[in-house]
Amino acid sequence: MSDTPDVLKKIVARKHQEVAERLERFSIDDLKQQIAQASPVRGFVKSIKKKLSNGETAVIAEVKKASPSKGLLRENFNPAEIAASYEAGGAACLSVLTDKDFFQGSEAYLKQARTACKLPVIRKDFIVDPYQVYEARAIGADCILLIVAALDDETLQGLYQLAGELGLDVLVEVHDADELERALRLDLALIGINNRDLRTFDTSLKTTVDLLEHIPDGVIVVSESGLHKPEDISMLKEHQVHTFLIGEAFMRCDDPGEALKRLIA
Ligand SMILES: O=C(O)c1ccccc1NCC(=O)[C@H](O)[C@H](O)COP(=O)(O)O
Repeated sequence: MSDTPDVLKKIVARKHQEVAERLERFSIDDLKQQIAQASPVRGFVKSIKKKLSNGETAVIAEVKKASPSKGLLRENFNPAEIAASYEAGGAACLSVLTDKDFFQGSEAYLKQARTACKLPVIRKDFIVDPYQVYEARAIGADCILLIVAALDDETLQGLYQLAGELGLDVLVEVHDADELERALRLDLALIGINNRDLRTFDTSLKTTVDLLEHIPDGVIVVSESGLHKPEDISMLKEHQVHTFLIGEAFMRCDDPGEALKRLIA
């Protein structure tokens, strides 16, 4: 963790504070009671596999109002409308930012987006504590993100296991070979390769290409960040990557679902 980018350190520190604040208002037992009433999970990995087995591109379409690297991405931000548009555009799954301080996200946005469609949803946040995993399941998420750079091995393993016990799928995210080696100690279904360098915020699709040779068959690779043009998608498809997590390119368009259709046509 000594090599963790500053922005990630800042976000992780805030997340620990957030958990402490939330625990004062709402206990894990309270969350467990909510989980008992929650609707069944929709199967995040299952939805991706269905697209892939039909020979289609699997897009995890992101609902993101703003980001640290780009600031405000979308003025007219209606998560329910965006979710319905993505479903109509052929998305496999949704990704909804729930972090407030850095991405202007919200748990309410996840609920609104999920209610407006039938797609499974990943809670896109910075999960560092079991409390947030219970919370994810309680607000209706079907999957969580675990960022290897933000976690030590023991915490990563514990959060991964807890997610499984709660029926959640997990997208484990890496950016380099060391993180990938740590991630592969888990029995993964999905691995996300983040093309964004969090030190510089630059994106390079070469990040995905360079790590591919180390990934065992059977693990679905999700290329994340910096995907904007049909040529980006076709280049990665030539390397047998067919699953993509895309936010900004869609958020900047009036009709995000149409933008999705055009990108993967
Ligand atoms: O997007 C950022 O600025 C950012 C900064 C710090 C940590 C994470 C960040 N992004 C999260 C993501 O993973 C992206 O939202 C996602 O991969 C979609 O990327 P894009 O298509 O480039 O919006």
